[in-house]
Amino acid sequence: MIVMKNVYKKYPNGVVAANGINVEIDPGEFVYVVGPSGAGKSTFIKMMYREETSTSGEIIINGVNLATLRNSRVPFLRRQIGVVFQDFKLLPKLNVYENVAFALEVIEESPKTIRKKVNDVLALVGLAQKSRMFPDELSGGEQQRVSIARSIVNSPKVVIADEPTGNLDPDTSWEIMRIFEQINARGTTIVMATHNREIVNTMRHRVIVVEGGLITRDEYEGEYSYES
Ligand SMILES: Nc1ncnc2c1ncn2[C@@H]1O[C@H](COP(=O)(O)OP(=O)(O)OP(=O)(O)O)[C@@H](O)[C@H]1O
Repeated sequence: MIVMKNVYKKYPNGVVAANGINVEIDPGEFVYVVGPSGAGKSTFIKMMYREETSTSGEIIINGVNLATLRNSRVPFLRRQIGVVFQDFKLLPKLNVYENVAFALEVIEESPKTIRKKVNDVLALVGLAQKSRMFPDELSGGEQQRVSIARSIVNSPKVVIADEPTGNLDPDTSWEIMRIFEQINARGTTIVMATHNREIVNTMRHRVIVVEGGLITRDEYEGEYSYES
């Protein structure tokens, strides 16, 4: 469960990117976050994984209040939340297997558990055959699959994605979306900021529209549209 109550965010330069956001997202939901450029979509989702802190208001993720969460506890929060970025953010010197295993090695899982979990998620994203390849040997779509595998290897309850298809061609974008649908079908909550109108209007889910730091519309099976 994700809860935001009266969330306000002012950046040090004076820009107000969240101006009183109230929202509840239930376990297992699939939510698109749409809106014009600069509307505050990235800020909205960055606050969910504490990449940015709110200036005021309450953000509660799976019972943890991010406002009072000490910095030293942030790594524990990140284990419960998978994050997928537009630009993949893979470690270039590690191969596919190692990029995914890294998330488990830092929490000192046993080598046997790591092998099993990494091989399972690589199979899920269709990369079992490419586990020894390096990021620069992969297509953009394959790199995004690695980053999705990495985001779910800890079995998080929530996966947050910031424009995950932003750097991909249309066919590859659909493939990536099908993987997100599969992950959601297993019960994982997905919160995804996107500019992809066709995807939002075809793979129907809840649509939250952010404009000027506010939620201006929130509809189940919603359409991609906003005022400005
Ligand atoms: N680190 C920052 N410091 C200062 N201002 C910022 C920072 N990050 C974002 N902003 C500002 O906050 C507002 C919202 O930005 P945000 O990135 O959340 O928008 P967005 O809806 O994700 O945009 P886009 O669709 O272009 O990615 C913008 O005016 C932006 O310039």
